[in-house]
Amino acid sequence: MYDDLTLEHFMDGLIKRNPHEPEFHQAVKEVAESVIPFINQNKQYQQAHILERMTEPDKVVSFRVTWEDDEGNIRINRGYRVQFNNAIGPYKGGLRFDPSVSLSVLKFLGFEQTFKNSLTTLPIGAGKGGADFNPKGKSDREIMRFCQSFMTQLYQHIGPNMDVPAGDIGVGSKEISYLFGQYKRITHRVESVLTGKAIEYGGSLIRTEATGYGNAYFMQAMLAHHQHDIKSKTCLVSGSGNVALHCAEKLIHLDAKVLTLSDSSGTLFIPDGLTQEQLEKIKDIKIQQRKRLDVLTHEFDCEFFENKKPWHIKAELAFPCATQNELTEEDAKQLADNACIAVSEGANMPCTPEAVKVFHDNKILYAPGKAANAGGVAVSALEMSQNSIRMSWSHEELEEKLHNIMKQIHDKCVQHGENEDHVDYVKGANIAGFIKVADAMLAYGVV
Ligand SMILES: NC(=O)C1=CN([C@@H]2O[C@H](COP(=O)(O)OP(=O)(O)OC[C@H]3O[C@@H](n4cnc5c(N)ncnc54)[C@H](OP(=O)(O)O)[C@@H]3O)[C@@H](O)[C@H]2O)C=CC1
Ligand SMILES: O=C(O)CCC(=O)C(=O)O
Repeated sequence: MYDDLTLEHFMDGLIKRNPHEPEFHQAVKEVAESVIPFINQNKQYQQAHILERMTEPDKVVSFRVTWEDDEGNIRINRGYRVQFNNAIGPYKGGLRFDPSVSLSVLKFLGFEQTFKNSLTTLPIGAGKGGADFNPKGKSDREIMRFCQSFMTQLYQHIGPNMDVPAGDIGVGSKEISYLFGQYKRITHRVESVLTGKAIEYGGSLIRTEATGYGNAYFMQAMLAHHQHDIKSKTCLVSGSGNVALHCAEKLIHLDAKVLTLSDSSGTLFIPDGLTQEQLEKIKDIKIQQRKRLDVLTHEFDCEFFENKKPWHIKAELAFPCATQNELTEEDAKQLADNACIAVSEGANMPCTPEAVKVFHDNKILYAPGKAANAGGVAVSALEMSQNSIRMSWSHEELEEKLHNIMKQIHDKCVQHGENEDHVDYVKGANIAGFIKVADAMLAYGVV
C-alpha cells in the first residue's frame, strides 16, 4: 500500500526539479492542493505517478528568432513552444509575444491549459508558446518579419494533429495571419495548424469574442446557481485587450453595468456604465490604433486613473482580464470592503494566492481562469472541427455551442467542488479537469 502523498513533499520535489520558475510553482501548487487529497483516495493515480507525470511537460523547444528592424538592425529574440500534455488530443494553446515571456510563464500557462482544455470536454491536449518580443511600438512590417522568422523555427514542431497554436497576449488576428502565411509558404500546406485565423482562410466566427463572452456566461451561470441575477450588476473589468473588450461587450448584452476598463497605463472609470457605442470607440483605439486608454478621457464622461488598477472602485462583480498576478491581497481586501460578491477570471491566474484566500474568507464567489476563460480555446477546437469537415457554422450556432459549453463547465465545477456550505470552484475545476487526462494517461500504460 502506498503512503499518502503530501503537498509539502510533492512541491519540494517539483521546486528542486524546476528551480527559478515561480509562476510555474504557483500554478502547480494551486492544483496540487485540491488534487492530492483526491489522489490519496484514488490510489491508482498515485501508483502510476500521474501528477508527477502531468507536471513534467512532454517536450520543450526553445529557439533563436533573428529578424531585421526598419532601420536595418539585426534583432534577436528567444522563442519557445512548451508541449505540455497530449493525452486527450493534439497540443493546443496560445502564443504570447511579450517581454515578460519566460520558460516559467509558459510552463505555468501550459500546465493550466491541461486542465482548461480537459474541462471543455473537447479532444484537445495542452501547450503554450511565444517569445520575449515586444510588439508595442513596432511597425507592421517589423511584426510581419518577426512572425515569419518565428514560424520558420516553429513549423517543424506543429501540425493539425500534433500541435495547434493560437493567439494570446500580443498575438491577435494580424499576427496569426502572418504566422499562417509563413507556414503555408514553407510547407505548401493550407491546413488547420493555427486557430484564430481570419474568416477568409478558415477561421471561425466568434473565436475573437469567445474568451470574453465565455467569461461573462460563466459569471452568469455562477450567479444564477447562487440565486443572483447578472442584470444591472455593477462590474469592474481590467485590461482592454481581446478578452477584456469582449467580456465587457457580453456584459453590456446581458444588461450589466461595466464601470471600468484598464491598460498598462491606468484605469478608465465610466460611472454611468459603458455603452456599446463607447466600446466600439475603445476597440478602435486599442485594437486598430494600438494607443493608450487615456486618450479617451476628453471624449467620454469618464475619469482616468493614471497607473491605477480598477479594484478600488465600488462594484458587485470583478473580471480580471489583463495578465497574471494583477490582483493582489490588498486589491482583494478593497473588493471585499466594497461588498463585491463575485470574481470571474478572464486572464490566466490573474489573482495571487493571497487574494484568493481573501475571497474565500469573505465568501466571495470565485471562478478560476481555467474554468471561466475556457470559452476561447473551446471555440478554437470548434474551428478545428469546422476545418476538418470543411464547413462553417453560423454565428448563432457557435454562440449557442459556446454558451452550452460554459454552462457545462460551470456544472462540472459544481459537481466536483460542492462542499457543505459553498461551491469551491477551484477544487471543482481542478478535479474535473484532472480526471479525464489522468484516466487517458492510465489507459496508455507507462509512456
Ligand atoms: N486571447 C485569448 O483567447 C485568451 C487569453 N487568455 C488570457 O487573457 C489575458 C489577456 O489576454 P488577451 O486579451 O488575449 O491579450 P491582449 O494582448 O489582447 O490584451 C492584454 C491587455 O492586458 C493589459 N495588460 C497586460 N499586462 C498588463 C499589466 N502588467 N498591467 C495592466 N494591464 C496589463 C494590456 O494593456 P496594454 O494595452 O497597455 O498593453 C491589454 O489591455 C492573458 O492572461 C491571456 O493569457 C485566456 C484565454 C484565452
Ligand atoms: O485558442 C487557443 O488555442 C488558446 C487559448 C489560450 O491560449 C488560452 O486558453 O489561454
